[in-house]
Amino acid sequence: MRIDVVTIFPDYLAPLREALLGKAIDRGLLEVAVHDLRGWTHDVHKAVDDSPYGGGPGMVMKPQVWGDALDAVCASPGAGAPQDTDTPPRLVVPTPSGRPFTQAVAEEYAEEPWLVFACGRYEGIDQRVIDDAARRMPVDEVSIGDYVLVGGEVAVMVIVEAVARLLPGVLGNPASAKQDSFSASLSGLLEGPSYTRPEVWRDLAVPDVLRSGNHAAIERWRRDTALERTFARRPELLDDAELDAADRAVLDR
Ligand SMILES: Nc1ccccc1-c1cnco1
Repeated sequence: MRIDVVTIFPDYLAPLREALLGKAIDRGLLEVAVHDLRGWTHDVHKAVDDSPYGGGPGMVMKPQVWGDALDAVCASPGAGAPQDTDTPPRLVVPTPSGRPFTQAVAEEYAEEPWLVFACGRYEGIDQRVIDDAARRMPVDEVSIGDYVLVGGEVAVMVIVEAVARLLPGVLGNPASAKQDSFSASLSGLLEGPSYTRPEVWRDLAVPDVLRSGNHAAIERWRRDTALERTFARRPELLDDAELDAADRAVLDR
């Protein structure tokens, strides 16, 4: 997978090259290029924003600068295009007004050969940048949650980590992704509690069933605790979960 990120704070994305993702890049499983939006400014002040039409607080990012940047970065075939394909990238624009970024969206993105992320700051990017880009590539405006950040860079880090860990070969043990919260094999439920050695710590003991060696009982306990935790913390996730009679009996307890 090829990932391009356009931002006015390129150094903000430096952690993408650390740890698991850094290893994935070193192993060629992932290619990441970060571009400074100011490289496409033409004035001495390298202005990237201006006052909003209609008045109001804050600044809006200029369409000309973003237009030139995306023309260059999203050119296919072009420097960034993977395998020099003429298929355009999917443009992902983090914004508080976007559709929710979920594990299902992460799995969708993990199938894409090329993602370009546009990091908006201030009050966002002039809407015509999105509308113009949508004329030649798929564009997705996504939100990572109902809170307001200063810019899209942190959201890009979240999205890239959630997507990259799904790529074949990135996780040491691919089975671990199968048991994640929200994963299909867990019916979209939250994961239950986890434990490791010692058996007793500060007079708190590991549940006996986890040391029983009875795998059927352990699987049932994990499902039950996932159901109980989901019911307590995110009951709306139960609406879409495929529950059997045993599951419903747990919830009716
Ligand atoms: N608040 C923001 C400001 C700028 C760019 C993205 C966001 C965002 C993305 N998901 C939630 O918020």
